[in-house]
Amino acid sequence: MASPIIKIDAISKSFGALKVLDDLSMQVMPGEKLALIGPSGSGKTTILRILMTLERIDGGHIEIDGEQLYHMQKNGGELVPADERHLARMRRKIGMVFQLFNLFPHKSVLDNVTLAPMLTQKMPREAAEKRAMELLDMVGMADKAKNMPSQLSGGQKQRVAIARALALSPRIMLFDEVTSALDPELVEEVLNVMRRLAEETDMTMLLVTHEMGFAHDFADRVLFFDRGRIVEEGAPDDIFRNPKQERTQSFLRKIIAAGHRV
Ligand SMILES: Nc1ncnc2c1ncn2[C@@H]1O[C@H](COP(=O)(O)OP(=O)(O)OP(=O)(O)O)[C@@H](O)[C@H]1O
Repeated sequence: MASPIIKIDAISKSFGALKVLDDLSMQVMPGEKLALIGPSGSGKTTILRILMTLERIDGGHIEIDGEQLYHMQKNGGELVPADERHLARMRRKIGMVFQLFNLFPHKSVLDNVTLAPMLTQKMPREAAEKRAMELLDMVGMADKAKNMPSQLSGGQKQRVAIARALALSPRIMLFDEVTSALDPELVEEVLNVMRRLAEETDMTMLLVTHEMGFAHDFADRVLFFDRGRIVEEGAPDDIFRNPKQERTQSFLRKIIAAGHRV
């Protein structure tokens, strides 16, 4: 049997006095499509940011692809993370797409996608552009390669952001509420790209979302978070149609009452 590509073991994370993740453990198998759902502030985004090394953990262990993400070492009385070179290498296994696109505003669409491979993989410009055009084609943005981000709609920016995250050929993709900043009519074009990625690639995908209908269709497994803990997990039909925990039930009731599809 395959080993997990992500192993999170008893991690904790606080911001000041606020405990955001509390003794959290979870595992993700290669190729698995996972949806992380739960109330605002339950720690979903923080998990993705920790995997991307944008936040440090206070304690616990994370293994990615069989390797420790953070070597937590004692330095005096303090735990210090691994050096930047190790983190940069680990980060290349993972692509992340953010709620607010985070495109480089002064670079063209094409340059946004070629930058990371040219800088971090020393890929020659010609090869990087060829690869970028393939990715832009896949997200339906090849005809906008010469445009600047300011000339794009939110949905188009987000599709470029997905192409950019794919440019380093990550084995794991993290999507953090990638449609929540979009006008409703632009949501579907971004979800379609993600659907295609889920169907046509064997990438491991973790999705934090408030789009419960999409999470239901997309995920192999759904994790319900509350206050920094996994309260319930299971197949989408089990979580959405037959949740066992009271907290999951009341969360879904509120979502349905607000008029959303689950
Ligand atoms: N850098 C930070 N400094 C201080 N507090 C933070 C920081 N990042 C997150 N938090 C707090 O940690 C808690 C968990 O945040 P997180 O973004 O992980 O929740 P979430 O489940 O993704 O919520 P949402 O669905 O609203 O994005 C929140 O209360 C948030 O305000």
